[in-house]
Amino acid sequence: MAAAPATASAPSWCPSAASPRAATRRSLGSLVVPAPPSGGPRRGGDRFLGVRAKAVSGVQSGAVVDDGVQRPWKLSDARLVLEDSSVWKAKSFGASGTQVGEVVFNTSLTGYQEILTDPSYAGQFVLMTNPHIGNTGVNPDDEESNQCFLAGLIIRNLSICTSNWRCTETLEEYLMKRNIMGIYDVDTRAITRRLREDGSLIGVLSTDQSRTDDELLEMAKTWKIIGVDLISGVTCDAPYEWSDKTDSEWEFKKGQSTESFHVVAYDFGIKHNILRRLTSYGCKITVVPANWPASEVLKLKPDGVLFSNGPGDPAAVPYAVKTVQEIIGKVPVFGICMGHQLIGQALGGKTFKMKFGHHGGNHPVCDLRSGRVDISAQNHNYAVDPESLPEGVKVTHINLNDNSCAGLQYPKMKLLSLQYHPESSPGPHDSDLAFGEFIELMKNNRW
Ligand SMILES: NC(=O)CC[C@H](N)C(=O)O
Repeated sequence: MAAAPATASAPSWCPSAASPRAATRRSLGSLVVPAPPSGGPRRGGDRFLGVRAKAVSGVQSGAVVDDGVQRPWKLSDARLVLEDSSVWKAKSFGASGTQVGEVVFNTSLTGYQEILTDPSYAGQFVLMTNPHIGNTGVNPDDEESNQCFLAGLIIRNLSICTSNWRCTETLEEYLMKRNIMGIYDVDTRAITRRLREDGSLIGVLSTDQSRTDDELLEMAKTWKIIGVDLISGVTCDAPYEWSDKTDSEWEFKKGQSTESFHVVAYDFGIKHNILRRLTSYGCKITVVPANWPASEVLKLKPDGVLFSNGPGDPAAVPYAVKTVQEIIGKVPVFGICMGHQLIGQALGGKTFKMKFGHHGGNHPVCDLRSGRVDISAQNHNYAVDPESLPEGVKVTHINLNDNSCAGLQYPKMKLLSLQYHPESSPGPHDSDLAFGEFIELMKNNRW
């Protein structure tokens, strides 16, 4: 896959970064987000969610000398305290400190780097159910954004060796540089079963031995993620153009796109591969920040508008719902994940928090129009309640695990949306055709 552009230039029509519109950042007091490793179009994030100390050395360097006795292995030095009062001992890698977040489990077998860089995980600890993580290291091409926004990574085994022809860094080095906490040697299966039974739980991860379990439990119990606008912490600061296709080495779609469409993409936490797939389908893309006025977008007379994925509660961002309301019906639109949920709300529908959500690359969805079943990549905790939608809005897809709404279509408003990720990354490519459907929608609107 092609590397992300290092810099982003704002189109001539956009105001300077000093304009009030570009100032999307908000602070949450003492809560801080880890600094990005380098420049790039992102990010608005100077908010968040805990207190992180400096990075620590990792597994191989974890030998302990205590009481004159050398123990050439790393000892448990971290605790994960969940809001249900359970305490899990673990070994840390990456950053040290104390961090609060919501624990969710992801069932993908591969693609941990894409997961780590998916901005939709802001505020969450991702627990990988695959017990062996880190063996392929990381590389510069598999980033879904220029920064990690997740709260931390929870895994069973950290691979003791890294071996892959694309690897440029170990997972441990990568997390340390990005100031992200990770833990391993913890019973991920037991935690997953707990999450399945009790639903997603808030947790606090700490390497700080001076804090008591009770203190950490109190932090977990008082921290909230519902009703919080997480989008403003991950969206870009100013508009930029995107022109990278999926690299020819990885392209799986047959045939070249001959048309050219201008799409404006709202960045609610957009993944690079959504942009790459749209470009491969023949789109020129202008990415705009989450709070960019609809009127400015419509002035550009785009062929279509994409509402992207993004973190957190769709009911906590009324400004984004209003923007969607102002755009739908005027140009063809496509919503992905958060974008789909915002469209649901803009149409007058309701969203709700699921018990433990869908996170992984193995979710079967059925396209009710054709009966076709795709295995899809998913990452969401909220869903649209189809009963709350107005007449004329069609549920096109359902998740076959729980029959929840996974896609919408409203021909009157030239609107398509999916609750999951047709760009995959990571995950199977079955749903890539959804981008083609958006192209058809824009084509039919032209003639
Ligand atoms: N991937 C996403 O866009 C996530 C959508 C939303 N934040 C949720 O958790 O449901």
